[in-house]
Amino acid sequence: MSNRIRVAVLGARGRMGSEAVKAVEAAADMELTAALGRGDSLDTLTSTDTQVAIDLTHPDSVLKNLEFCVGHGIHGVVGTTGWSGERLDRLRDKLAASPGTGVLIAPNFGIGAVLTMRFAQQAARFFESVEVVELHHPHKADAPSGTAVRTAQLIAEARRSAGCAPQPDATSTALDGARGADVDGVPVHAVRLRGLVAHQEVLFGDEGEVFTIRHDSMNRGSFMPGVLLGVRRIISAPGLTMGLEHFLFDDEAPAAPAGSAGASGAEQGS
Ligand SMILES: NC(=O)C1=CN([C@@H]2O[C@H](COP(=O)(O)OP(=O)(O)OC[C@H]3O[C@@H](n4cnc5c(N)ncnc54)[C@H](OP(=O)(O)O)[C@@H]3O)[C@@H](O)[C@H]2O)C=CC1
Ligand SMILES: O=C(O)C1=N[C@H](C(=O)O)C[C@H](O)C1
Repeated sequence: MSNRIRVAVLGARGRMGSEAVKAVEAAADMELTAALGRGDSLDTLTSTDTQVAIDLTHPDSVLKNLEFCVGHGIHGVVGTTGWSGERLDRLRDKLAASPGTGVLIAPNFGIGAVLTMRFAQQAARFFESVEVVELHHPHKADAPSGTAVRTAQLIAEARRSAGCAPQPDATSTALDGARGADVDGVPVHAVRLRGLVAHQEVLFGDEGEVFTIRHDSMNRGSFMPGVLLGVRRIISAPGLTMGLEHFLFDDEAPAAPAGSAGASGAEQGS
């Protein structure tokens, strides 16, 4: 009996899913059990005894996929973005009924992107102004990107904790969209351009200086080490984990308080 992790990919024929199929097939400690596309039956996951499903589909598909997985005790490693609070709550409810099952939702599996979010969080309280610009290929369904939304949320949380004043902005008249999306008081701008893959800049400003953090994903293979890390860790991480950093920075990840299972298992990250 092989002790390899039995892994399926949902969205297997997509830009990310096809990369994930290759990565799982190349991993010595994993066995690809299923490569499913739109319309394929999720029952294949149970008939192949899948342990972990990687979801790289679409905002309109991911919750139904996960409700099936969690309902059958199949762990999820989710890259699909476009999440809302209401949909996260539905996922938490499903996890409540399956206490041994883990789901990781990572808006970005790129190590550099995770570090960008961490560095932005650390820098946030030192600057009067901050805005986020994300830049992607023109096939992307959601805007702003999940990474940019999470980056802005982490920045806003850090600024709140530090007691920072609202950002200066004298705008009194603007065309719709001119100041970007407002994510907890942080403007987020989305560029869609042929020739791009996935890129983000965080711009901090104060008197006499601008501090910019930039990350560029040049191809989708760059996300795969993070995807495989998620697969290897999720089996021993019950409940909902938000963000790959909880598996990357073990020394800093909040311990799962005993018996603090939220719905089902401790939830890490907001
Ligand atoms: N976390 C991360 O690091 C990253 C996350 N992403 C996210 O991953 C998602 C996919 O991105 P990308 O690969 O570019 O998108 P693509 O459109 O290239 O791929 C999505 C694939 O999923 C398929 N699909 C849709 N619904 C289902 C379903 N219910 N079951 C199975 N397959 C389904 C689509 O089929 P069809 O072609 O028929 O529509 C398509 O083949 C997006 O949400 C994106 O934001 C992307 C890059 C990195
Ligand atoms: O759609 C993409 O391509 C990407 N989506 C993710 C997001 O929405 O943050 C991650 C990365 O930016 C690529």
